[in-house]
Amino acid sequence: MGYDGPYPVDARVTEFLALDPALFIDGLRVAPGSASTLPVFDPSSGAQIAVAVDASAADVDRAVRSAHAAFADGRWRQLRPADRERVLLRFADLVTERGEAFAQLETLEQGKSINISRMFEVGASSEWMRYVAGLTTKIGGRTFDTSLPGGPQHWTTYTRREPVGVVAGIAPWNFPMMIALWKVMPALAAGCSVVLKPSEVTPLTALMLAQTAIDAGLPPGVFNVVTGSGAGCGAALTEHPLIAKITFTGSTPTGKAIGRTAAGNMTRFTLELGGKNPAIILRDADLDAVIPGLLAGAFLNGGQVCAAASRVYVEAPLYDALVSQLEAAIGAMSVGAGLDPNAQVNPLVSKAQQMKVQAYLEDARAQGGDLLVGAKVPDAGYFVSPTLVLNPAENLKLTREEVFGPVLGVTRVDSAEQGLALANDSNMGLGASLWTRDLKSAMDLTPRIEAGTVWVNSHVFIDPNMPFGGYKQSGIGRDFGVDWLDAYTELKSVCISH
Ligand SMILES: NC(=O)C1=CN([C@@H]2O[C@H](COP(=O)(O)OP(=O)(O)OC[C@H]3O[C@@H](n4cnc5c(N)ncnc54)[C@H](O)[C@@H]3O)[C@@H](O)[C@H]2O)C=CC1
Ligand SMILES: O=C(O)/C=C/C=C(\O)C(=O)O
Repeated sequence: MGYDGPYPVDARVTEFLALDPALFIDGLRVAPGSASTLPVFDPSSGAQIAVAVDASAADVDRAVRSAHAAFADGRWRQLRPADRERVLLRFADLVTERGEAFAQLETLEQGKSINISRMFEVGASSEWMRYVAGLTTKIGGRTFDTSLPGGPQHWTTYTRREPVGVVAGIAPWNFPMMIALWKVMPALAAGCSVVLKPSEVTPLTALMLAQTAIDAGLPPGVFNVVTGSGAGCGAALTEHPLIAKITFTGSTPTGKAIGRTAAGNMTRFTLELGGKNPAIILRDADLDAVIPGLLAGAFLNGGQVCAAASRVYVEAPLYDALVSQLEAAIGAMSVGAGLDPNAQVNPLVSKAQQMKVQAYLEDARAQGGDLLVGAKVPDAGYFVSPTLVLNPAENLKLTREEVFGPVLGVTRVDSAEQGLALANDSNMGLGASLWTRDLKSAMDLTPRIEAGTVWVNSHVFIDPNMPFGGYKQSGIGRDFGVDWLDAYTELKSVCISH
């Protein structure tokens, strides 16, 4: 197995692809009990490049027990916070040092531009890692007074934050490495142990990350990786009675299934789910900012971004200019494999995702939709042309459902109020953007937009210090920010009578 395409790849990537399929348990790559495997494809050609383990419930049990043993004996959680922080910072440094190998491996399994892999999966991720590492030394409760008999002079009362236990991290395929780190890092910073399950479509970088954590000094058993299907390996992991907390990013239906499982075991959970993210363009908006903002907001990573702009509501005076400038821009995009640094349109992650996106476009065409199709894409590989859908009907599937592809609906509206009403007419509420030069409009409208993040004059920017998560069916809980570790700790009240 390996990559046999036209672009040169790092020797570390070639060696990694040639390894026998394995899980990562107790600090080592280990052979699975399961004989079942899953193929990994290069989305730019459809060629198979690797084989991954499809872990059985017994394999998952072995990984969870390893994590549980590591938690129980305190080899990680009982280290001084400053020592945990040092290991996590070293982990971030090694991710940076090995960045080119990570970036190429990510592009090979996911299809995205090597520029995006370098910038997000490696560059942004390592900044996230350092941010979370810094939280390790900030964990703490607070003292408080009570009105118990005798008053505060007879009682000392305070809270402590204690690591919740073994965390199951379930990651998706759109930013396999970055989102895996969003699962693993806060758990480790809080003193928890982790079992990570990457998507079966993109299982490779997670295994490389686990080895890198060991090389950075993380004790064995604290960070384990199981690969495999959602229905088998993923379900076995989330159902496991030794899992104390689940952190999941992915589709809303799978998030709901995980929530139901978690409720059965009273397992804590955080869900970051799908989006159907609107961009409201007011008549006074600066089109020179709107066009590049929407191109990035809608087409970054082929639109496979949970917060991607997917529904534009533009006030009538700007509609024609906006559509013609977007059409010109998507028509001029260069197309190619992710490893070609000049290609702006890259394949989607899988044949299944390509077919799913094409089905949304076929449905729109069949309903009489007006589609403007951008740069022509090759037949080989999992490409879809960037596409604008003009004034899509409100009941079209692509208006209501998360498409996760390079598709942007653009609707002309008569007023900001109409744009706002249409923007909020969704069962999801992850992100939204508002484009205006008028401060008063921005201040009036932002509180009325039903989304976990509202960008004004930008879209899709995220930062480790900015809490991120969804309203409505876009999730439960928040990632990032100074309070991020709260979701990985139990809050204990201590009440001392003296
Ligand atoms: N919000 C986001 O960031 C993402 C949204 N999606 C959306 O989901 C659609 C389908 O993509 P999928 O990969 O099928 O998403 P998914 O939500 O089913 O998969 C995400 C992760 O969950 C795991 N999983 C699936 N079923 C599970 C179960 N019963 N128990 C535990 N883990 C389970 C998968 O193996 C994968 O690791 C996409 O077309 C896209 O619309 C996909 C990836 C990321
Ligand atoms: O906005 C970005 O840069 C990336 C966001 C990715 C997610 O949160 C996601 O798709 O889950």
